[in-house]
Amino acid sequence: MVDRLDDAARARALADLPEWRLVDEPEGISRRFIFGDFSAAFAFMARVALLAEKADHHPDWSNVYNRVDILLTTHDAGGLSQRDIDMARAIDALLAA
Ligand SMILES: C[C@H](O)[C@H](O)[C@H]1CNC2=NC(N)=NC(=O)C2=N1
Repeated sequence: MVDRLDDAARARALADLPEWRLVDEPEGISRRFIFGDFSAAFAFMARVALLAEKADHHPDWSNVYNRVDILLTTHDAGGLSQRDIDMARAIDALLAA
């Protein structure tokens, strides 16, 4: 079990994740990724899926051709938690690598 971040912690975390935006209902953070084609988008999703399984923390996401929309929220906490922040960082790191 993990706690929902309070306002101060949320603001600190988001300052470090400029590509992600805060969303409501469910409370979480989201980012849109655009790739060259479906194959590149799906390869990215496969890598995120492995991260998600390792962390036991899974994205709410959708894919349309070369676009992947990811929403990270912690169902167990009813909002944004440190697990979402950690996952966002790990996803960003995939792209930086
Ligand atoms: C039982 C299991 O650990 C939980 O359901 C995990 C699995 N993956 C999860 N993923 C996300 N995004 N939020 C959760 O609260 C969550 N909970």
